[in-house]
Amino acid sequence: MAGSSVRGGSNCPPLFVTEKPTRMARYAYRLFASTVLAGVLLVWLYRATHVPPMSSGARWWAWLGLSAAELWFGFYWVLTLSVRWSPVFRRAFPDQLLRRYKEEQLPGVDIFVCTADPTVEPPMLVISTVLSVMAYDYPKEKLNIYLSDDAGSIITLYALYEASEFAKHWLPFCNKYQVEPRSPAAYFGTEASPPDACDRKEWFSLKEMHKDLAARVNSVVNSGKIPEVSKCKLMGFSRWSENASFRDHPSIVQILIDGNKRKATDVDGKVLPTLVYMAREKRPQEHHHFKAGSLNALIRVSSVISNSPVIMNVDCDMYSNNSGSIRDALCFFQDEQLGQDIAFVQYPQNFENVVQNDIYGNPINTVNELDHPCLDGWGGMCYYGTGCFHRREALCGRIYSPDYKEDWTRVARKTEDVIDLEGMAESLVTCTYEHNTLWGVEKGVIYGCPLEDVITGLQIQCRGWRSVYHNPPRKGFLGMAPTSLGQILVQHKRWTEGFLQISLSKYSPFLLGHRKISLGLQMGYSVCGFWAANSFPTLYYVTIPSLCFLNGISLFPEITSPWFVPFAYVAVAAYSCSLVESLQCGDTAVEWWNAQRMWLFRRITSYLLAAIDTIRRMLGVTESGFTLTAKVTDPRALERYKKGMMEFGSFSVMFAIITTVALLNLACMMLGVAKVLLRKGAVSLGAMFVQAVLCALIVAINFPVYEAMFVRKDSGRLPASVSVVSLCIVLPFCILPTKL
Ligand SMILES: O=c1ccn([C@@H]2O[C@H](COP(=O)(O)OP(=O)(O)O[C@H]3O[C@H](CO)[C@@H](O)[C@H](O)[C@H]3O)[C@@H](O)[C@H]2O)c(=O)[nH]1
Ligand SMILES: [Mn+2]
Repeated sequence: MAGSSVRGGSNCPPLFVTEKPTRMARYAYRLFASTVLAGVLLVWLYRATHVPPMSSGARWWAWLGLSAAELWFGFYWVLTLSVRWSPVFRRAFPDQLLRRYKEEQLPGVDIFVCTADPTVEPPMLVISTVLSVMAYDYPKEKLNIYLSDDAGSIITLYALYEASEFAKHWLPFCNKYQVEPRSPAAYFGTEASPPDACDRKEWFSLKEMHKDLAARVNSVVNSGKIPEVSKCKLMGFSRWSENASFRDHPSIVQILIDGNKRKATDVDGKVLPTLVYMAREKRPQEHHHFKAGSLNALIRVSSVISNSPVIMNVDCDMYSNNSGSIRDALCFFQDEQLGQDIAFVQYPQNFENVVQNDIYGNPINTVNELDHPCLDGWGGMCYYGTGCFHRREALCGRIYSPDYKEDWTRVARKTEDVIDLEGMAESLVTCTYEHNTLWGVEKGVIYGCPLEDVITGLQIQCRGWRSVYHNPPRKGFLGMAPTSLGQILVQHKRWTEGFLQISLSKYSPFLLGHRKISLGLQMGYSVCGFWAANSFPTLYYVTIPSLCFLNGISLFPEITSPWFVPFAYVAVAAYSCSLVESLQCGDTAVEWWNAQRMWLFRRITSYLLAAIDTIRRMLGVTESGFTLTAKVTDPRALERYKKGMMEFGSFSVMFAIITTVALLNLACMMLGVAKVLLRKGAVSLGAMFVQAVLCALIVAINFPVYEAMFVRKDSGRLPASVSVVSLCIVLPFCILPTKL
C-alpha cells in the first residue's frame, strides 16, 4: 500500500506520519462494496416478493425466519464496512525525538502490570513481563514500574523481590548488547547460544543466573514458604498475617527499588527504575471491580510516588518485545502539530504461543492489519486494556481543550521518606477510599462492565480526545493466547457480554458518542457491540435450511432462476474478499479456513450464551464476573495444540451445541441426498441446490468435530456424554415426519 502523506507544512520535521492506501485502492474497494450491496438488496427483494402462501405452514415459517436472518446479516455487513473503509497507517520517527529533546526533557513514564492469581498466572511469567518493561531503552530514572497483585500473595512479592535483584544484572546486559526481546524468559527460551557480539562467559553466566532465579521462585511457589534470608532483606514480608487471604487483606504498598536513591544501582553503577509492589485492600463485603479496580488503585498509588504524565499498562502475560516502544509512543504525544489531542496510543495484541496454521484461527491478522487501522482512520482506535500508552490527564477525566498545555517534565513525589510514602500510598487504596468519589465513573477506568477498557477508551474519545493505533514491524508486545477451545469460547463470551452491555447501556457508542465521535467510529464500535446479535440468525442459518433440505422444503431460488445470481454473488464475493484480505494480512489459507470455523463456533456458543446471560442479568438473575484466562496449559494438551488437534476433553454446554449442529448437518446431508436420489433422481436437486451446498459446507467445516467424536482416542477428544446429548437432540429430527 503505497501512501500519500497527510500533513501540513511546518518548520520542524514531524515526529510521526500518517499514510493512507492509494486513492485507486480505496475507490476500487468502494466500487466492489457497492456491487455486494446491490446483491444484498436483491436478496432482500427476492425474499419479500416470493413469500410462500401461509398455508404452506413450515415453509412459510422457515421463509420468515430466513428473511429476518438475511435482513440482519445485510445490516451487519453494512456496519462492517466501517472497518474497511479508510485505513490509516502510522509511522513514528524516534530518531527525530532524540534530536529534538534532551534526555532530561523526556517525560516520566509509569508502567502498570496487573496480576490476579499466582496459580493461573505463575509468578515467573509475571516477573518476566516486569523485567521486560524495566529494561526499556529509556532513561531509567524516568521509568517507574508498578505491579498490582490482586491476589495479595506473598509469593508474588517474593518473586518481584527476586526480579529486582536479577534486574541489576539483566538491565546492564540488555543495554550492553542491545538484547531483544528483553523478557529474560523469552530471550533465553529462543536463543540457544550466545550471538557473536556477546561475551560467551557473560552470556552463559547470565543464563545460569536466570535458571537459578526460576528455580528459587518455583520452589517457593511449590512450598509456599519464603526463605528466612530474604525475609531479613525486605520489610514487606512481615506485613502478611496468618489469616490474610485472597479476598481479605489490608492494603500493602512496598517500594522495592527507589529510583530516587543513589544506592539503587545496577552492577555497573547505573540507576535502576523505580519498582513498586501494590496489593489493594480487599474485604469480602466490598466489591473490588476486578482489573478496572486495580488499574484505578495503581493510578492513585503512582500519583504520590512518581505521577508521570505518561502511563502504560500491560497484562501480566504480555511482555515487551520491542525496547523502543516508549520512544515510539512519545513521538505521537509530543508531536507539536498533531500530538496535542492524542489521549492514548494503542499497540496491537500479538501472541507468542500461537503456532503456524493454528487450529483456533488465533492470529488475528485482519483485525490488526485492517480493522484497527480503520478505527484509527475514524480518529478513535479503541483501548484494549493492554499494550497501551495513556496521557495521565486524559485517563483521569480531563476534557480536551486546545488551550491545555501538557507539562511533560513535571515530577512529583509527595515526600522523600520511603516509609511515609508507602503509608500515604496505602491509604489511597483502601476499600472505602473510592466511596462517594468519581473513581470508576468519570475518573480512571470505568466500572461495572467486563470490558472496562473499551468503555474507558470510548469515554475518553467522547471528551474530545483522539487516539492512535501503532503497529510497527517489530511487534511491541507479545502475550499468551488461550490454546484450548473451551478457554477461547469462554474468553469470547466475556468479551461479547461486555460489548453487548456497552451497546445496551448509556455508554452505547450511538448514545454516548452522538455528535461527539464520527458516525464511522460509532459503527466501528458497533461491529463488536453487536457480536451477540449474530448468534440467533447464525444458529438459524446452520440448522433450518438443512432440516428443510432433509424434508424436501426448498427455501432458495432454483439454480436456473435469475434470482440465484445475487445469492451466489454475495456469498462468493464476500468469502473471496475475506480470503484475499486474510492472505494479504499474512494469514495462510488454512488459518483462514480455521478462522471461519471458529467464527461459526463463537457465534453459536459464546455469542449465544452471552446474549442469554445478558438478558438474565438485565432481569436481575445473575451477576457479572471475570473468569481469568488460563496462562498455563496441560503439557499433553499443548502437544495436541501443536499438532492442530482441537481440544475438547470435558463436558460443556458449548461443546454440546457445536456437536449438535455438526451432527444435525451430517444427518441432513446424508439422508437428504439419499432421499433425493432414491425418490426423484438427481434432477430434482436443482430446487435444493443451495441448501445442499450450505449443508455440505457446514459438514466440511465441522470435520474436526467428527474426528473428535468418532476417531480420536486421546484425552482431548469429545467426551461421550456430549455425543450422547447431541444424538438425543438430533435423532428425533431425523425420524420425525418428513412432510410437516
Ligand atoms: O480481578 C482481576 C481480574 C483480572 N486482572 C488482570 O487482568 C488481566 C487480563 O486478564 P486475562 O484473564 O488475561 O484476560 P484476557 O481475556 O486475556 O484479557 C483481555 O480482555 C480483558 C477484558 O475482558 C482486557 O482487560 C485485557 O487487557 C485483554 O487482554 C490480567 O493481567 C489479570 O491479572 C486483575 O488484575 N484483576
Ligand atoms: Mn490475557
